[in-house]
Amino acid sequence: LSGGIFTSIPCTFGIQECIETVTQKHLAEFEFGSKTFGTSGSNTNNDGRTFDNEAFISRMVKKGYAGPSESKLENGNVIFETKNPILSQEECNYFIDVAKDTIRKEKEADLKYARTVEGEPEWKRTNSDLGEVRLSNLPPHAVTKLRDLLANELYPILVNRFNVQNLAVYDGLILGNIAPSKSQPVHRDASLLTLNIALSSPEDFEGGGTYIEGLENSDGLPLLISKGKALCHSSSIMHAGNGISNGERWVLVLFVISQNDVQVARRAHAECLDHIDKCRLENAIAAIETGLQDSPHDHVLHMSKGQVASMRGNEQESIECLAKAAALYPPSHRGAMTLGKMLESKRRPRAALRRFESVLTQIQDKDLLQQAWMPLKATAWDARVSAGRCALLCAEVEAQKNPLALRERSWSKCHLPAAIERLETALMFVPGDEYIISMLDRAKELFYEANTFSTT
Ligand SMILES: O=C(O)CCC(=O)C(=O)O
Ligand SMILES: [Fe+2]
Repeated sequence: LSGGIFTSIPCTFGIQECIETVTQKHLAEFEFGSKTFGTSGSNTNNDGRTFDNEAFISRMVKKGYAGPSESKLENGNVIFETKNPILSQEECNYFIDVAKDTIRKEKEADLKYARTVEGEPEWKRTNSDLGEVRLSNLPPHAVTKLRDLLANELYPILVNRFNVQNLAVYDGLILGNIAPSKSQPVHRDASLLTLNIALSSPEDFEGGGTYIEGLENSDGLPLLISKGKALCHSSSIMHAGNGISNGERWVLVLFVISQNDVQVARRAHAECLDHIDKCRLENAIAAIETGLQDSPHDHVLHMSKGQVASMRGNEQESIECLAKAAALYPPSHRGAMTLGKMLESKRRPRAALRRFESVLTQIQDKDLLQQAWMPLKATAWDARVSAGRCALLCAEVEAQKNPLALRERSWSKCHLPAAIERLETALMFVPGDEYIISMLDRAKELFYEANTFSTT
């Protein structure tokens, strides 16, 4: 027997343990969900209605970009929008009113609770503080209405579009944004499929909509759908609710799982994050390996693997994991940006510059559109400044090597114009910023030197 077998035992054990844990969680969620919201199996819709492609607008992300659930679904990379409203105006208003009422009651209950405990109450953010209510906390009449809606309309749509069976909502939210509200971070939902029904009309607010990362043939702007219509998609497509600057925006979001799919990769990732939080790095690695067995190309797992490697001081491994994550999923710039900063801190400005440039190539100046998604603007700004700074560092090194310009400063001549342009663009967003202005001045100086004193 080789030692390798012995050393692999603890990890294998960790993987089995992790699979057992996530399977238990899945069973519990499905049981709760089917009891509360029914299943697609209990469909009462017998009117023989069929759905055809004409009933939906389809948009998509590139194949392979829709996360671990993509391979378990038909049309896993497609985002469907119903052409007709699923809910009438009255039904939308009914759900908004029920949500407002439940939020108000939850707030009152929190306050009563805070008064009954001794000393300072511990500050804890509940759903009602956030302007959202969990569907399982709605009053019985609203849950019954949701059950009927699911049985008659929503489960059949999902079964038809994604060809998956034994579905159950395990929970969801009615989410209220009152201006001004911030955008959500780009995320995956924990479910297999997500339904997002607009309860407000786009006229009720400014901004808003659902941002889908990496949407094909799009201008990069969030999707705005009219009151009562629904979006449905694989929950592992990266997305986010966009903040609003005026008015009120309410959405009904339903998280749907299937009895047939434990979703090992995404559940193992949740376990991993929990282990990282508690500094149990060995367990975090076992959870990542569990996830990667199920979904070897999941960029989110590779990002976390890089994070754990970095926490354990394995910088080279961390860089490799981040590079892999960035290559697997270019629409998210997190991997490439983190990698760029890591390379810069290791005094490798040229390698770092290539990473920042790859981000800017992806973004294609879409951040400069006025309505652009704010986090994209922020990333692009960071990438321009970082790219400018790295180019400047490289030019300084070249200038030190050739102080008297005995040889041509060809790198500076070639790359400084782009750096200057990037810094000037970044400066437009923060006029007068001294840090950027000083970098710009120096870049211009070096470019002038490179052209003036050069021997050719
Ligand atoms: O606000 C939206 O449209 C998206 C909400 C969402 O993604 C969520 O709550 O998980
Ligand atoms: Fe979401």
